[in-house]
Amino acid sequence: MATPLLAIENLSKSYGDVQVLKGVSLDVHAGDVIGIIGRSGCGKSSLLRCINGLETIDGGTVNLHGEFIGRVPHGSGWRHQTERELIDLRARIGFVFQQFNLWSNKTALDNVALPLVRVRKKSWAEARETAAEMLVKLGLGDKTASHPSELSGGQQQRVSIARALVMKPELMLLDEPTSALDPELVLDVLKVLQDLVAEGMTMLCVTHEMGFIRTFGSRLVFMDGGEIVETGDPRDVLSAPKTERLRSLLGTIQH
Ligand SMILES: Nc1ncnc2c1ncn2[C@@H]1O[C@H](COP(=O)(O)OP(=O)(O)OP(=O)(O)O)[C@@H](O)[C@H]1O
Repeated sequence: MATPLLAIENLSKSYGDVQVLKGVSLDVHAGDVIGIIGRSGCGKSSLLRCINGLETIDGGTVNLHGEFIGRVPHGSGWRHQTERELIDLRARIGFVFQQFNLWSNKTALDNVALPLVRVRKKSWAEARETAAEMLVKLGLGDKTASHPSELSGGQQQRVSIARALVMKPELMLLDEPTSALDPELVLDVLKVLQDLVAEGMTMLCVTHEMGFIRTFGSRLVFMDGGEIVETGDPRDVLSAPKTERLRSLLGTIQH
C-alpha cells in the first residue's frame, strides 16, 4: 500500500505526571475521512494538537508523507523545529477549533486573507481576492465585511473553515467543529464538511455527529484513556461495538 499521508506510530504525550496519549498508532491515507470519538478527557484534542505541533510529543513518531513532523521539547536531545518550520507545517495542516478562534477586530474577509499575507507572503489585494472567492464558496459572500461579533456561530465556523482552506491544506484537523453551535446551525457546517468530503479532502474530525461519520466517514476511531480502543468502518463499529467501553459511550450519544 502507498505511504500514508499521515503516519502516527506509538505516540505518547504527558502533561506533568499524567499520560494522556499512551502509544497511539494511526495511518491516514489521502482521501480518508476519519471520525474520532471518545469521552471527555480521553485525549482526542491532544492527539490533534500533537499532529500539527500545537503540543510537543514525548515519544513515538508523527510523519507527514514519510517526513517526521512531531514537535519535540527543547532539551530532549532531538532536533526541534524552528518557528518558521512550525508555521509552514500548520499551513499544510488546516486546523478548525470548536470555538472558531477568529480575530475579533478583523472582518471575515481579512480573517481569511491574513494567513495568505503572513504565511504565503501574498499582497493584501491578492489575498483578499482569494479570500472573497472562498467565502462565496462557503455561502458567505454577503458577509465579507462583517466582524465575528456580527456573525452567527455557524457563520463564524464557516469563516474559520475558509481560513484553513485558502492555505490549500493537505489534511484538515477538526476539533468538535459543531459542538459550540446551536442545533439549527449545525447542518450549515456539516454541509460544508460534506462538500469537502466530495472534493476528496483528507480529514480527521473529532465529533459526536454520528450521522455525518456513518454516512461520510471512511473510518471511525474510538479512544478511551489515551488509547485507540476500537477502529474500523464506521457502520460496522457503530452497529457492532466490540468493547463494553464503546457500548457504554454509544448509549450516551445519538447514533
Ligand atoms: N495543557 C494542559 N495541561 C495539563 N493537562 C491538560 C492540558 N490539556 C489537556 N489536559 C488534560 O489531558 C487530558 C486529555 O485532554 P484532551 O483535551 O486531549 O481530551 P479530549 O478527549 O479532547 O476532551 P474533550 O472532549 O473534553 O475536549 C485531560 O485530562 C485534560 O484535562
